[in-house]
Amino acid sequence: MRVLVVNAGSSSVKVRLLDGDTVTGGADLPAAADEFAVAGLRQALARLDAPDAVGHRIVHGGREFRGPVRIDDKVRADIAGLRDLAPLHQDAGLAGIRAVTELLPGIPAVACFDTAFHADLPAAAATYPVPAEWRERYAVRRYGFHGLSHRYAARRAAELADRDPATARVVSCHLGSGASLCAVAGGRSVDTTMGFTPLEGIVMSTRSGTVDPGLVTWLAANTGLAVDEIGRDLEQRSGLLALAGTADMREVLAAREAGSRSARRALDVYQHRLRAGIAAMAAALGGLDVLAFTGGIGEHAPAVRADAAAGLAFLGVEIDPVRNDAADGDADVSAAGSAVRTAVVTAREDAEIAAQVRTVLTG
Ligand SMILES: Nc1ncnc2c1ncn2[C@@H]1O[C@H](COP(=O)(O)OP(=O)(O)O)[C@@H](O)[C@H]1O
Ligand SMILES: CC(=O)OP(=O)(O)O
Ligand SMILES: [Mg+2]
Repeated sequence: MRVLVVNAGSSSVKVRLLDGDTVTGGADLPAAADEFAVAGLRQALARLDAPDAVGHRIVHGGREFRGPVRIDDKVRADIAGLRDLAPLHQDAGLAGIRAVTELLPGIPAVACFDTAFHADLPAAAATYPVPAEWRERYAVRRYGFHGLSHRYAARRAAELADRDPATARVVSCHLGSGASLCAVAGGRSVDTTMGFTPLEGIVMSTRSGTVDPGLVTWLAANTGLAVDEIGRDLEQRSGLLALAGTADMREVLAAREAGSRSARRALDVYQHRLRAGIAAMAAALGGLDVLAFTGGIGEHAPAVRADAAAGLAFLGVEIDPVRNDAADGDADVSAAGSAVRTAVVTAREDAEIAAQVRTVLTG
């Protein structure tokens, strides 16, 4: 079955055609504003073989979606109903569905959710200590995201590290422009750093990650900032961009090399929270067997992996500097004899989505 995968992120739409796990073609399109999506997608599809099925990455599945589902009118409406929880991401996913439906009518389509991998988080990890009526009436809980990536990366990292994916305790670090960590025990998510929305957790390219919620209420009460401005600032004007003046990790690393103090501080803050997050995930697992790095930064920034590992020796993490610098794509970069293994994994949300599409459509 040839599967067309449409991965609509916050800043790009990645289109891939997969035969099995093999990518046979595709394109990266900018943003997903409606007409743009149709025009860009039409061009991309013109260069590809006709797919048998389509898989869409949908970021928020809310309480409704605990696994992949075939898309029909009701599913589409339910996905649209969740847009307030992750507006940028959900709108991108919906634009992708609309564009594909227009260009490939009649081809079966499946929605695959970032949240689904975390649907069975233990209550201790999923529950916010907030009033019961919030939790019940507004479905307030920690949903977690990047599940398609974490699920794939945890399994692949265990394989690369020669550990059994069915029993390994893996901390998966998805470090892209959005970033989150996941504690994976024998293939199941037991904790993760993103929560109700993709804003919680570690420092990202333009998102703050976790801040004191008292900061938000204080800003709303004491400054002229409106709540939606505060939200936009935390999502789009924070993170690396706010501290280093650029959201691109390559530029931050180059600036630190060139002696920039703001770049150094940005990376110090990034690492402080990354290491703390990894340690928290290891605590949820009761120990660590494999540390996995994936996503644009996780795959391509050896300096970020080396800095993280240097601060995690107390957990048993030890990498081989030569292997780490040389890694490009899937590799075990652990020091010889290190009991805790560290692996680099090429992010394959596309392969995970294609596999889920086949499962839904062929049983
Ligand atoms: N060689 C590199 N060194 C450091 N960072 C990189 C490198 N290549 C890509 N990145 C970073 O990866 C991030 C994008 O990650 P990616 O997972 O591709 O994006 P998205 O989250 O939009 O899917 C950007 O911050 C970019 O700076
Ligand atoms: C959930 C999320 O943050 O996705 P992305 O990294 O694609 O922005
Ligand atoms: Mg991404």
